[in-house]
Amino acid sequence: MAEDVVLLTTFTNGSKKIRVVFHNNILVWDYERPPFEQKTLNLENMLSVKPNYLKCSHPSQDPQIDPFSFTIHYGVRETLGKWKYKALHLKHSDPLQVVSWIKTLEKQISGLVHRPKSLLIFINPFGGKRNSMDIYTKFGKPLFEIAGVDVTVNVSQRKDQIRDFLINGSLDMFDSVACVGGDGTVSELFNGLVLRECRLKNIDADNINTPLPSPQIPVGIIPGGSTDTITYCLHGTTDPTTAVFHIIFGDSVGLDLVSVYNENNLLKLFASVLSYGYLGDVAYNSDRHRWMGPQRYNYSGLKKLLANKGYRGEVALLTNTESNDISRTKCFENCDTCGKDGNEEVVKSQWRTVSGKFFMVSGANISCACSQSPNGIAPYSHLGDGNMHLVLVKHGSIIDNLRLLLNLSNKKKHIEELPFVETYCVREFCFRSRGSSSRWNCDGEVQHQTNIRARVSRQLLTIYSRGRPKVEQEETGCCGI
Ligand SMILES: Nc1ncnc2c1ncn2[C@@H]1O[C@H](COP(=O)(O)OP(=O)(O)OP(=O)(O)O)[C@@H](O)[C@H]1O
Repeated sequence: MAEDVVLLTTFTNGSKKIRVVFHNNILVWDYERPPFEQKTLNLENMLSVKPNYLKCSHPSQDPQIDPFSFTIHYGVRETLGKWKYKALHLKHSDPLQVVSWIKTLEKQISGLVHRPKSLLIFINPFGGKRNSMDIYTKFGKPLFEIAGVDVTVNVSQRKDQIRDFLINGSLDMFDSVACVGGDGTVSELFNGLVLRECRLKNIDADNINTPLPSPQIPVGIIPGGSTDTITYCLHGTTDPTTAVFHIIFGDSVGLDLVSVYNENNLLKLFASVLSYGYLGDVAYNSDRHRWMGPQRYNYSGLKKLLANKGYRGEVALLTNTESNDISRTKCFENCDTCGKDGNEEVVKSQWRTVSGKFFMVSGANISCACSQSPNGIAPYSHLGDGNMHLVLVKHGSIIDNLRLLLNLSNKKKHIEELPFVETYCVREFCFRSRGSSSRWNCDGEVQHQTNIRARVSRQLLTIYSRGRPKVEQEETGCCGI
């Protein structure tokens, strides 16, 4: 914990005089001449404090520290919850003042012990627009350098390499891991970490009756995919700079994960959505058009929408309450629902069965909001409440399907309003196909087994994020999912 100190000095910034106070871990500065604007900065939003260097007159010269000036590097949260990098340059004629400020602020920042110091970042060069490496170089590297985070980069050479590395490789040198990629890359990271923990603790991951162990290492996510739903739900934006700030700040949230089994084995864990029918077909079809980039989802989405296939099935679901009503609270930063102690809840769980012909069956672990679907498929699903929302969309006409997609892309609408959609808050569900079969879309990846069982593990992972801020969301692009 950072200790309480007081500093008060008048510095110069260019030709302006600035009075700067640091007290109660808050930095306040105001200009002595117009504009008299006052600014405040919490210690928790500071990245670092560094001395400035004098300009070298010759390339062979070592850079010399300027004893009269220093810079405070920090982040500011702007509109739409995006974080932006800022720097405050301060100058003083007395070098002792400069040293005292640098030393004191450095000490206070180093007291923020939850911040990552040694980070292993996996980069998937294949996802999204194939620019994850550029995203890291442009948005990640400079900020990590400023914040003094020691980063080791591991570029994945093939599918599942990140997962395999995490299961068997050594993480002894790192206090945190992260990835740059889309939901499929994040899924590799999450699956690898949980399976690694099973290996270390000698736990049979395939046994559905054994609780999965929780990896202690915190995880960061920098978006570099096509949809980046998980990042959007965590931070409320897919802005990579914002994601980097969330990692550097070191605050975290607990994220539920859902494990999916067939009769004998654990197939996969997912963090966002497991979807059968329409979205399963879209995932299968779009994978074959990867060359189109993110547009492949719109293309396959439209094609499968017009095909309007329905799939018969039976869903057994384990709910916490007797009624179907789901709590209509959204998951934002400092969420009360996720903060509750799961063991305190009086749980009256009961199984029930729903069968019929479905256009889509989705188990949503989070809201699955993204820039194209601002509320997502399960607007009231929480990051860490130990439940998922099971969304059953009955098979109907193409018009119904269009209404579904328009509803999903409209920030003022929620999917539960549609008469052919039912949502249940569940801890577990089991699906059996009763006719021709589709596939499952598991965090954007195709799963070919049809009959599955899915179970939530509460807050299995610790993710670097301060949570999604309550702000107006961005305008929606189009109606693709
Ligand atoms: N080096 C690699 N070569 C090929 N595929 C890879 C490699 N590294 C990871 N993958 C796989 O690439 C797939 C796509 O990656 P990712 O999900 O990150 O991008 P995306 O599908 O464009 O984004 P999103 O899932 O957000 O829509 C994932 O299945 C991942 O396992």
